[in-house]
Amino acid sequence: MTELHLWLRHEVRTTERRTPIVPPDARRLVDSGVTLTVEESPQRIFPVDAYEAAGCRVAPAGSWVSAPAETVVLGLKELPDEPAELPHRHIFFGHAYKRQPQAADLLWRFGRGGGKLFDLEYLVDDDGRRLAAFGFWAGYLGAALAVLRHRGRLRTPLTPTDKDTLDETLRPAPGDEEFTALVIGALGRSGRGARAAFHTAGIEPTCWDLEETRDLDRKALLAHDVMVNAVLATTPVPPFLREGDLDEPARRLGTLCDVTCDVGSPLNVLPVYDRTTDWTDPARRLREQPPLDLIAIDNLPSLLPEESSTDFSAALLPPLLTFGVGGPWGRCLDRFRQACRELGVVEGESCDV
Ligand SMILES: NC(=O)c1ccc[n+]([C@@H]2O[C@H](COP(=O)([O-])OP(=O)(O)OC[C@H]3O[C@@H](n4cnc5c(N)ncnc54)[C@H](O)[C@@H]3O)[C@@H](O)[C@H]2O)c1
Repeated sequence: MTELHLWLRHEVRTTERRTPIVPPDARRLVDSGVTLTVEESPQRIFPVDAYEAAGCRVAPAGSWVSAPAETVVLGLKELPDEPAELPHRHIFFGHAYKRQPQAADLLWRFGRGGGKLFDLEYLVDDDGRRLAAFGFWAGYLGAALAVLRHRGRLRTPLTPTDKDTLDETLRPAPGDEEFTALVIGALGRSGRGARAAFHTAGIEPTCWDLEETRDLDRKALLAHDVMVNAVLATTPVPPFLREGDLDEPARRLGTLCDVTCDVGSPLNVLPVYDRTTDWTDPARRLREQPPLDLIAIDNLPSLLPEESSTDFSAALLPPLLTFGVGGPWGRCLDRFRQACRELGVVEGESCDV
């Protein structure tokens, strides 16, 4: 039995319908002795009643700020801008270890409050493999949106759906022109998802991973009609595309989907745009002649909230059941401390695990 008190928070982003823990897995946590408080959340794909029926406590949206000090706050995406000091332990995707624009602000909030970030992106097994990730569904949606845009069938604003409905729209229709597609990072989770979506759409993409980009052939890249970037960059590499490449007269590339969305980071392999796109305006025109559209949405899996949450929750449950010192959580904490040191963030009162 564990004395862990987890607090599943409401996501502030109104389009975020995913959850890291689905009700059946919430029940398994409760049955294992975890106290699980779940905030009310109007947009979460599973109603709060389903959590209550699984034995969870219910609390108002945003009430984690006054949760008991020993509580571990669980979420997915960004915290609200307030409070300025974060005294709790938090589990979520902080996007703060690659010198992203908001990184220092977030880490200083932890530094001032004495709290800790267990960043889900860095929750890895002994071999460094991610334990819980949304990559497959990010890639699936990235490729799906790129196909729909390329075929002139992308309906906006985007709204969450389910896989069967999405697949209906993806299948080729009579009169659809054939086109070529490239997936970079094809061997990873997102890459596999992208390939699966292309397959549903009747397209067999060219697949590149580390081997094929070592000596990058930009001409070959630009000769594809559609490209999906799904790499996980960990060290800087030469950009796959630079501004000047977009003006290459022989460019066929007309739809570019950046699943990676490292915009603003020194690790960005596509420094040809300066801000992400969103569900209201998913595609932005980068060039007119010939047209080149960019899709760079950083919460793609939320468009299939039930499927992506269910897979993620199944993967997160085992490590949550052993939350504590050492193992994957210890590595997460080490990575947090390293990031704080790199940015000169001084830890305040500590709240040690
Ligand atoms: N847009 C979204 O909503 C969303 C959601 C989830 C994940 N992501 C992002 O998608 C990216 C991929 O995530 P993942 O889970 O698929 O990672 P992953 O580790 O499973 O796969 C990444 C792949 O990229 C390859 N790669 C790395 N550097 C490369 C290079 N220079 N050239 C070619 N291939 C290279 C790796 O070999 C690997 O096969 C990450 O940056 C992640 O943050 C975005």
